[in-house]
Amino acid sequence: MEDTKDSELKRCCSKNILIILGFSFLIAIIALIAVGMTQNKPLPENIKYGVVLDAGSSHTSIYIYAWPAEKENDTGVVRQLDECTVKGPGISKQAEYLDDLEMYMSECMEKAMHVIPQSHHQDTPVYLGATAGMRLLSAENRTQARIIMDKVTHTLNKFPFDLRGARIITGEEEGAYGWITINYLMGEFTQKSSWFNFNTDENSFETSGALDLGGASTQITFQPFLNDTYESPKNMLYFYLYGKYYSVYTHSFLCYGKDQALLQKLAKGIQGTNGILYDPCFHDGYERVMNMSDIFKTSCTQKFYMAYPFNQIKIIGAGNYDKCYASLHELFNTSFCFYSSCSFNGVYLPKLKGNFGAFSAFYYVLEFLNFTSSEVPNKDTLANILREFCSRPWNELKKQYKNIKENYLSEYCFAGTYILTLLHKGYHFTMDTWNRVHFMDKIQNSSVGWSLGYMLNLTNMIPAEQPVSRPLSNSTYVFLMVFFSLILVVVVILALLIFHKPSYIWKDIA
Ligand SMILES: O=c1[nH]cnc2c1ncn2[C@@H]1O[C@H](COP(=O)(O)OP(=O)(O)O)[C@@H](O)[C@H]1O
Ligand SMILES: [Ca+2]
Repeated sequence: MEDTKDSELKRCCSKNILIILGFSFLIAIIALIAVGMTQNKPLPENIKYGVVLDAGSSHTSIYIYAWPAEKENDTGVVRQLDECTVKGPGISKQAEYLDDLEMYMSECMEKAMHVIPQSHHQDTPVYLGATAGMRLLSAENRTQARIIMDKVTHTLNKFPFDLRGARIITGEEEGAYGWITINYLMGEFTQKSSWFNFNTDENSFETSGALDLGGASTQITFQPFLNDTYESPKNMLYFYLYGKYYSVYTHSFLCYGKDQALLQKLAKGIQGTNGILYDPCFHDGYERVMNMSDIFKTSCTQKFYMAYPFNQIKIIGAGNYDKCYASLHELFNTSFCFYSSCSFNGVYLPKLKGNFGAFSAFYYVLEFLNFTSSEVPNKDTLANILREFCSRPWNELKKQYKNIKENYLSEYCFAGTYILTLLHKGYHFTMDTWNRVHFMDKIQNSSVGWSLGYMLNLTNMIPAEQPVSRPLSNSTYVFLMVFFSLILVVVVILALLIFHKPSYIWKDIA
């Protein structure tokens, strides 16, 4: 009797202990989850900002970037927050309006001041890079170029940011930083080698090439086959990024941006005329009068200069794609090459390798022509689009595209044909390789261009070595904490059950 009472008391006790323990563990788990969710939130991110002004030949654009300070050496973390196009022409055309530079810059710089929190203004680096327009001016009139750059620096210093320099970048830098931007945004620099692909095949880490078309220059940059890296050392750049070596080919063709190429074409076309030029690259019914001084003031057209008895020319459109293509073909001299292969004008070009991202005017023009969304984006498709587009009368086009700037609209036939000629005759993209060119404007909301790569380099955000991997993320931490707590609870309950059960069993057996 005593024994039965005793064992019932024990059973009742162990049941209560189990209930109390189970309840306590349940509360503990809820508390852990609550603490994990509320207290273990990551510290408020320390965001850094940077501003780059791309002072192009046709206009200036301002890009505002942001990135978490603690992740700055990772790839792909810098994001473009905003951008702003400065109203007016490029800075190389501002020589007569130097006193207006502050007004010229102010709208976009004020936007940057608004987008970046005031507490960060003083430590936000600002860089200005001027490209081919200033390169040309510098070659033509060094003093004037210096005056403009000094004035630009003086103007930018009036804003509350940390101006780290305004300078004219070289064509090689422009090409290289465009290549860095594309590959950074696509995460190519940190592609891991997989266990089954543990070889030294040079194609296993393929980066994308970069094709940039501006108004005054155009750049081609890519990682060629290893054997092709020795022929022309002046075209080679060597990088050590995230623990890997890259040998990159680049060339910048000054005067082959689309605006200077048009001037070259006109300067050549005028030869032997009486001042009236019937031009197949402009639409039927289109007319434009140009000053000869505007055509010949750039050094790009000097090779076609002659004394003319007229100081203006009249361009009369004669829309015809095939004739336009033939006239542009003449701008690319492919008759001599002292290397194993050349693009044009005797410039070395290794065998094309991998995919290419084509941006800036490559994209603007082909986007307008609806080629970027074409299902069969090859050379023949583009030729057919252009054949149809160039033959359309100017009046009809103007009515259809009321919202497009007349200057751009009138030049899309020329520009599209120029792009096709440059890729085909200039860089030798064939039917087979054409589909490796991808026309792009943005990758994950960041504009593709040299400016991001320029900032990454100047802020030392691309390390030579692969950054060490980070500890657990917040969500993984919470998950693991709850998971292991649950295992612990199950183990303790099981242990209690096993620890208590034998006492009845032993008793029953006895
Ligand atoms: O919406 C557009 N449609 C057509 N062309 C455009 C548009 N926006 C910009 N462009 C052209 O893109 C080119 C940009 O050149 P940029 O000013 O960057 O010169 P750069 O890189 O040679 O210094 C210019 O030829 C400009 O006219
Ligand atoms: Ca540009």
